[in-house]
Amino acid sequence: MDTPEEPLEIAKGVYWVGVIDWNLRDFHGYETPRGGTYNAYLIVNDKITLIDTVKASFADEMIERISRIVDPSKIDYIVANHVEMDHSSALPRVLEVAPNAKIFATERGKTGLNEYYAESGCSGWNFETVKTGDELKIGKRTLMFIEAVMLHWPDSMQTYLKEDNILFSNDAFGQHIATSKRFDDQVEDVMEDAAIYFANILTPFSSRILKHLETVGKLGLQIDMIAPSHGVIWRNDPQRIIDAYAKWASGASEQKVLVIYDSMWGSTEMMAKAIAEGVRASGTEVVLFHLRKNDWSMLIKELMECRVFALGSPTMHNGMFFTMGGFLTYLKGLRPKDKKVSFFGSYGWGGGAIRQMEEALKNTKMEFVEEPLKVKFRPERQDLEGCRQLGIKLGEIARS
Ligand SMILES: Cc1cc2nc3c(=O)[nH]c(=O)nc-3n(C[C@H](O)[C@H](O)[C@H](O)COP(=O)(O)O)c2cc1C
Repeated sequence: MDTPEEPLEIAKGVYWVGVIDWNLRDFHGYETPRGGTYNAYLIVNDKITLIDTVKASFADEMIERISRIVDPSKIDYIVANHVEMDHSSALPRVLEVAPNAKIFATERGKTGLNEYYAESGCSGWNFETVKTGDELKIGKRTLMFIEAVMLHWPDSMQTYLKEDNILFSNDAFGQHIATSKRFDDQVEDVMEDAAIYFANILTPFSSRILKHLETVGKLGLQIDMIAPSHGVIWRNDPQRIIDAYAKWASGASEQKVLVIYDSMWGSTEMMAKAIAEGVRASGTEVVLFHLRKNDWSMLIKELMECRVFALGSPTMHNGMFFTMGGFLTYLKGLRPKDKKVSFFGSYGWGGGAIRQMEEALKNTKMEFVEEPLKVKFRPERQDLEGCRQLGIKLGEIARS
């Protein structure tokens, strides 16, 4: 089999045995232009321990990688930090190879795995459930489990290797990048990818993240390395990604306005550009995003970083344009805090887009600012001046 990546020893007796998904471009709707990885780790001690697995389609590649270190049938323990299939769907295959392996998961993890893998004989798997603070001796080394409820699923857990100060953080602190490099200090722009990951996966759980960081702090763990289940491992001052999480979870910080829109025949786009010109004239940075011409995962990251944005949609069939509908559904689910939003759009007769956009965000914590701007068909000079004035106000709000 073609397995170009050797297992990599990240600390003495601790190996990365994950897989690289070079062709991943869509991760449950999250656009991944740089691909991704599913990281699994093998600890060779008296008890051979596998931390997480990979996506089912890569199971044999992971097993082959493990076989370069130990006989995979000798795996004693599997830590299942998370039920989601990118980390668990290789489990049935691993258990075919190592049928006596014992699985450690949270109570919810065990339930979730049973629900997913009932047809793979999960009821016969040997489980031990664990909770925060529980320890497992695997020889001279010790694992400690830390529940990470809703980071980002109810079952989520992290595992700390005490003697080596490594936190196997599962999805938290991850990034979607396919690279043959395994460490943060070897990859440029890793913080940018980590921010996109946070914005799209973890934003709704920001308060929990702050609490979790507090719990980890109280446990007094020395963390020399953070080994997430996606992307590169943080070994160069891991505190910087912990601090970045604390910052991102605390809310927006940039004085910038985003103008997010779609347009069929260009009228809403003319309005968007005039608003952007107003923001610029006010001395505030502005970025324009056409919904069909931009990667939404990156756009969401931009949106999380700033407090003010304008949403523009033409009316189509009495409502908002369908990309705006999808975008607002996604945005609403992310429950961003501390946002101010204004609406605009062109219509032909009865209108409806603005009403629907307002309706979509009505019961959220997003605050509506300034009167919505509606223009019938193509905007005229005075309409564009109105847009420009709106932009100036939004720019001022962003800096206030
Ligand atoms: C397929 C289609 C459906 C439309 N449906 C409506 C509608 O139900 N109500 C309305 O007021 N205008 C409707 N319009 C008119 C547009 O809202 C109008 O042309 C507007 O200026 C388009 O803005 P845009 O140039 O930004 O795409 C429709 C236009 C198209 C092409």
